[in-house]
Order: sequence, then C-alpha cells, then structure tokens
Amino acid sequence: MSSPPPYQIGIVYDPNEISIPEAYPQMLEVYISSISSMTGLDMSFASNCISLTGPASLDLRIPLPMRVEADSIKAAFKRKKQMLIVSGRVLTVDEGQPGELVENVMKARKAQMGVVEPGLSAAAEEEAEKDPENVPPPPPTPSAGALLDKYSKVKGGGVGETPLAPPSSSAPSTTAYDNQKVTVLAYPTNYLQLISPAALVEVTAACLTLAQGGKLADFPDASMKSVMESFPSRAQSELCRQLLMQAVKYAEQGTGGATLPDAAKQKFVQLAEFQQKKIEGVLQEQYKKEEQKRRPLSDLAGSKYGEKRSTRAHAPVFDKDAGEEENKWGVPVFLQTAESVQGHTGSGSVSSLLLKTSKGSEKRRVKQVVSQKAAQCAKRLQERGFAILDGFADPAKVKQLRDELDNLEVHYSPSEIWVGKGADLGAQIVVPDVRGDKVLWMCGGHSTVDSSLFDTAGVQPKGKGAIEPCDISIKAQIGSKIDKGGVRKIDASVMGKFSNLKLVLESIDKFVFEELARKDPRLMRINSRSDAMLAVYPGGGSRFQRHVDNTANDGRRLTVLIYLNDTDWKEENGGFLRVWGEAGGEVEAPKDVMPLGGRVAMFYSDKVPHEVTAAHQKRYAMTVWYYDALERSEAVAAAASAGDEKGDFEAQSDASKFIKETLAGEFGEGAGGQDRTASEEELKRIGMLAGKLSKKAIAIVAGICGAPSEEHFLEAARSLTADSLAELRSGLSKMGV
Ligand SMILES: O=C(O)CCC(=O)C(=O)O
Ligand SMILES: [Fe+2]
Repeated sequence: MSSPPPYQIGIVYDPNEISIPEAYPQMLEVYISSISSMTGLDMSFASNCISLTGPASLDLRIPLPMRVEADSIKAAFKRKKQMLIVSGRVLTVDEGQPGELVENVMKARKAQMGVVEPGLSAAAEEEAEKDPENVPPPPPTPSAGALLDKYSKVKGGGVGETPLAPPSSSAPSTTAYDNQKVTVLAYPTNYLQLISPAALVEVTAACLTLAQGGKLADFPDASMKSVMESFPSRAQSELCRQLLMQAVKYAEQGTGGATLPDAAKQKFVQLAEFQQKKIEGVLQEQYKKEEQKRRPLSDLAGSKYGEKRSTRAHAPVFDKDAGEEENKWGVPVFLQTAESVQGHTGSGSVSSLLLKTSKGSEKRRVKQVVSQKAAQCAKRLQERGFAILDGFADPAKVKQLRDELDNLEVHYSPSEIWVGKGADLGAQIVVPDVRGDKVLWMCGGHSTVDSSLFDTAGVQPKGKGAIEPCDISIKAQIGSKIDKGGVRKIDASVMGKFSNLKLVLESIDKFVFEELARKDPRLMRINSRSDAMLAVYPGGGSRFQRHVDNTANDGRRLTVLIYLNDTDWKEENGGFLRVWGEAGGEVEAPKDVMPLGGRVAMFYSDKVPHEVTAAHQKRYAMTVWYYDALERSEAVAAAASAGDEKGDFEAQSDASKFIKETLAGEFGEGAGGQDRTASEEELKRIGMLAGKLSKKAIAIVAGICGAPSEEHFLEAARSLTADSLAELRSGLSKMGV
C-alpha cells in the first residue's frame, strides 16, 4: 500500500478584483493554524495564500460539497467576496466549458508565471501614513489564476491515481491540463466566518468521504460527533447542517450516478438533529445560569440599575455617576488633535469620497485614501478601544442634515432607560438625571431579519434605501398616505427631506462594512446594523451618565456616532463625549471629545465606558450600532426561544407604565420637582393602580423600588403617605448614582 496522498487547504483571492482586508490574513492564519494543529498538517503562509499540506487519508479527487460554476466564482470575486478554495487540483465544473477563471488558471500554468506579492512596501506604507493621498500605486498583482496556480505549484501534487503532474521547469505539458476535470470546493467568506475551524475540517472530511461513493463506514463518526458537540452556537450548527445537506446532495450527484445509501443520508440527518438538540440544551443552561445570577431585591436607598438589560429598549446599563465623586474615574483631559484621524482630505471629506462615483485610476486613488483613513481608525480602535475621525462629513452637509431633521424634532421622545433586576425583568422609565436626551429612531438602509423579535424597530421601509421614522404613528403624522392596498406609505416629498440623512448613513455604512470591518479582527464578523438613533440633548445640563452600551451580549460590537452640531462648539457648552479608552491593557484617563459637527466617534460597544457630560447647549448626534453576526444571531435566537410564554414582556410594560404614571410628576416632562407634596387623591390613585397590577408586574416594581418583598410593596403602596412617596421618588431619581 502506498502512503496516503497529500492534500491541501488553501485560501486564495484575487487582489486585482477584491480589496484585501489587511487583518484578514491574520485571522486566516489563526484559523488555518488551528486546522493545522488538529490535523497535524504543515502550514505555509503567504500574504495572499495560506496552505496546508500533509499526508491524509482523504482523496481529493472529487471534493464536492458545493460545486461552484466557474462563472459564479468569477461573479463572487466581482462581488468582492473572498473564497475559500479547497482543491486537490484545478478543475472545470462544466467539462469542456471552462469559465474565465479556469482559463486563467490554465494560462497561468502554461506560462509558469512568477508571482509578485501584492500590497505596499514597508517604505510606501510609512509614506502613506504621512501623506495618504500621495501613495505610490501598488505593484502589479497576479490574477486569481496565478495565485491558485502558485499554491498548487508550491504544494501541488499527486493526488490519488491520477496525480497532477508538478509543473516542470522545462516545457510544461499543455495536454496534461487541457482535459482535466476540475472541481472547486468553495465556501463563501461569510460561511467561513461563522463556522468553526474544527467543523469546517470535519464537514469537509465528511463530504469528501461521501463524495467517494458514500463509504460512510470510513467516516470518523466519533470525531464528527465530538466536533459537533463543541459548536458554540446555533448559527454555526445551522450552517453545519446546511453544509451536510449539501454534501449529501452533491455526493449523490458527484459520484457518477452512484447514489448515497439511505442509511448514510439518515445518519447525516441524525447528526444534524443531534447537534441542534445539543445547542438548545446549551442555550437553556445559559438561560438558567443568567436567571440565578439575578440580583436579590436591594433596599430602597441602594436601588441600582440592573446589571444587564434587554436590547428591546436599546438602553444601557449604568456605572456609578462620574459627577458624584469628582475624578473618581480619572481626571479627564481633552483629546488632542494628533489623537484623532483627520477626515478632511485634499479631495473632500471621507463621506463625500465614499459617495463619489469614479472610474479607473481615480477610483483606485479614492479607494486608497479612504482605505488609509479606515486603517488609521482601525489601528486606534485596536490600541485604545475608540477612534475619532474628524471632518468625516462636510460642515455644509451637516447643516443641511440638521435642517432636514428640524421638522422631525417635535416627534422626538425622552429616552428611557432600563431599570430592574436583570436583563429580562425590569422596566423602562425616563430618568433625565441619568439620561437626558430625546431620541427618534429612524428605520431603513439595512436588513431586519429577525429583528422584530428583538428591537423596538418597526417594519423597514419598502423603497430601496428609504429612510423613515420607525414609529408608524410618527410616520402617519409627517405626511404619509394610504395607498390602494391599505398600506401606509410615506409621502415622497417627505422622504426627500431625509436625503442628507440617507447619504450620511450610506457613507458610514460603507466605511464600516467595506473598510473598517476588514481591518480589525474584532469587527470581522460585523454584518448588519441597528436602526439609526437621532438624539438631541436639549441643554440645561442634560447628560448621559457613564455606561457601556452592550453588557448583555445583545450583539452590538461597534458604536458609531456622528455629531451634527456646528463646528465651533465651545468648551463652555459642555456636552463632551467622555470616553475611557485603554492603553497597553490599562484603562486610560478619560478623554473629553467635543461634539464637533461632522466628527465621527467610534468605539467597541461591549467594552468602552463613556458618558455625555452635562450639555449647556442644544447638542445633536446620530448613533448606529453594528452587530457581530454570531453574537447577534445567538441573541436573536435566545430572544425568540425565550418568547413571551411567561408573560414577562407584558409585566414589564405594565410595570413601566405604573412607574411612569405614579412618578410622572417627578421624572416626566414638566417635572413637578421633588418637593411637590402629593395630594390625598394622588396617593389613593397610586394605591389603587398598584392593586391592579399582575403578580409579575408587582414583582418587577417591588424590585425596582427595592421593597423587601412583593407584599411589602403592596402594603406600602396602599398606605402611602406624602412623605413616603417623596422618599420613593427621590430614591428613584437617584438610580444609577
Ligand atoms: O452622544 C454621545 O456622544 C454618546 C451617546 C451615548 O452614549 C449613547 O447613546 O449610548
Ligand atoms: Fe452609549
């Protein structure tokens, strides 16, 4: 018996067609090295190609889990996706009809092309950092074919009975390749990001085994099972299941008519189901643990905000008040100009460049400038957790945007925060002392798959790229009309009023999705974002206490804000973004960032504490949150499976309503002030309302108020005096302090 043939797993992309994400190779290196350590294969790494070689029990003659037409490979490259290509040899899918990519490969083989490494030289990069607009063009880069050829050449070779002749330095045999059957096993990048390396290896192995004629007995059942058990997420499990199903399908088609035995199919389905159950079990365990971690009822004076919160409300969790004990969190200093990235470029703001349509060399130049800015932001994000990009949008555009928002301002409502015992039980109330802005959520420009389960967000507008208020009642008020089908549609003339908002959002999305996310491994899985939150701090000392946006693993990974004020914001106006970054693993002294018009602030939503200091001038901002695909899909799945069987959601809104109604005089708009004495009538009403609450709602309110038990709370509510109500109100107003 001869020794097992070698095989390769390679990642190839075409730097001519796609923009190479700088951090991508690092991630792939980690990814591939884990495959390497699992399989004992040798790993080799180049900036554009990573490959594994080694003896294996797998025969790669017919690797077929996902058969990709040559044209679709090309199209995928065009769509700027990278492909993971696992291939023992290069191949045509449609025999006799090779697509262009395949032709390229053939040509490259024939020509025995040398490969030039893409990218800038170290010296050029240094130069670019100084003067991003004067970057020399990168050296010519090889085609996908050449790269594919390269890795095939370096490691390529004898597979199975019909080994691919290693390219010889003498005249290559053309006939050896011309009629070659070529098969590509390709996973689009987003699969790659979601599936664990272990799973990918196993799934690939399984597919290959099956592809060889359904010899499932050869398939390492136990190892597959153990890998599947290690899946951390439902999303991964689902992907794995899909891949398995595809494998079954293609194995059937790919084995020259030999069908896979039913028993084999069943086995696959069983494995997938087993995995699904396993995941559900893990999720339930997690849920139980969370439940146990919930705080016990605390006493009134020490009443605190919940550790966690539901993203239903987009309301964050609070730390202590920074203002209470001056400098407790470090002495704030202003952010220096050199610490922010300059978004003004000789040819316009970053936003305007991102929206520009250009061709040829001009397009490349623009791309390079924007890419450079994103690289600088990514660097700062990785070093400190936050980055400031000045002059992202032109002041004139910002002014136009603010004007177009003017007629929406009456529809803003005071932002609510989440108070309660945990992520799931609590209530949303307005506590201006903690958070004093007014907000309006705008839908549009992004997908909403599953988000109705999770967000306050309404239905996305139907028009391509349209932007509308999420709240349908607001939509109704600003000039929408009912169409023939009874659907309420926003009036085109009103839509037009948000054109600046739309453009700014579009450019922020482009910057994040197409540039930033490819340059920072922490952002690698970003695939969607929240609705846009417009916020106005009315002045008069309004602020937002120190907090971290995402402490409940709700999926938010990056917070991006754009300030919509004038550019001459004064120090005495206050309203700074105070942000606690990291330096060398240590928390830095807080930096104060002025909310200058057109300035973009970005930070990791799940890590970076920040606050808005008291604003003495009207202060405008827009915020969007970008989601990590995995964390988000898990959170959505958890929210969906938790459902509302227990009536939690209803109880929460009843509790919120009760607190708002009984304490509205204190916290709502036109607050009456703490000293206001409640009338007998008011006290009676509160007792009566409390008596009407469901058991669950009482538990929530009691928890928020810090009553030792639900009975205590009810008793207190019924025998409320003006003094005890004042005390209760005062306690609640200090929440978070
Ligand atoms: O407006 C800002 O600068 C920050 C606002 C903020 O922290 C938030 O909305 O979560
Ligand atoms: Fe925040």
